[in-house]
Amino acid sequence: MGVDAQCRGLVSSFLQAGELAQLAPAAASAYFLDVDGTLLEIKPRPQDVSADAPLRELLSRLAAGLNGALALVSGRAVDDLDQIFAPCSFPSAGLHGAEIRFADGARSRAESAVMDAARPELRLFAQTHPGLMLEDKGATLALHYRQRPELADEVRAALEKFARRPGLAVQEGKMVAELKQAQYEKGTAIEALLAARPFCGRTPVFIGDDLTDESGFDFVNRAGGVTIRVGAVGPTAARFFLSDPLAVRTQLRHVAATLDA
Ligand SMILES: O=P(O)(O)OC[C@H]1O[C@H](O[C@H]2O[C@H](CO)[C@@H](O)[C@H](O)[C@H]2O)[C@H](O)[C@@H](O)[C@@H]1O
Repeated sequence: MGVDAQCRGLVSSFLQAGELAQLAPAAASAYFLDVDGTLLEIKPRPQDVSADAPLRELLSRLAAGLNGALALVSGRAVDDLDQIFAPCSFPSAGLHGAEIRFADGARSRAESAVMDAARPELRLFAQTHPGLMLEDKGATLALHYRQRPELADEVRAALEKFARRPGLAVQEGKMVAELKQAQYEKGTAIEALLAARPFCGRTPVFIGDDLTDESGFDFVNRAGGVTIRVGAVGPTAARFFLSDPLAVRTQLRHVAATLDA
């Protein structure tokens, strides 16, 4: 059995060439796009990532064709997304939903003070385990172990200690684990963006690649939208798969091409 058939067996299937443009036409859709692993290939370190000019141009063109209904939905902070996509700036949900910048520029932000108790200990933990990297994003604290994969369990244990406190949780990702406030998820962030202009009244599409994206898939499925998981075939709430960020870009180019027609 081919990979495609196996996927169909799991309910999800690979999107065919140009299929996204048919499933989610620009005139009626709102596009929500995860960043790392979806729009951009995974790199050794978070700071190695930047959006190339063709991608920025594609997203800008799409955003215009969608009447502005295109948002980034990321685990990164919104300010970080702005740097990665500069000079472009899109409506964005950052920190797994803990902060949102709406299309009109209004912002909601989570308190960073909630991480104050954990910050010094996790900083020391990273300093005393060479190769680990603490990414302090203010309202969340991420410990990256890509250079020391054998420390995954220790990293999780260090975070779990703080996640026992009410309202906190550990978010797992690709060679990273992160302390965050449990109430914030990508699904609730997409819901908030979709309720506001220019997204409201449109059918949502969400493309993501990681565990943090599953709440987004759940919400978008409930809203009758299109959900796509990028990368390895496996258990997911998404209805479709794409192989990698290049395949995502190819699908988005097809959507952009329909804007010329
Ligand atoms: O929700 P996303 O936009 O996918 O962001 C998830 C995390 O992405 C970044 O970390 C990941 O990408 C890095 C660069 O490719 C990679 O080095 C790291 O191992 C990955 O976990 C970012 O640093 C995190 O803050 C995001 O939560």
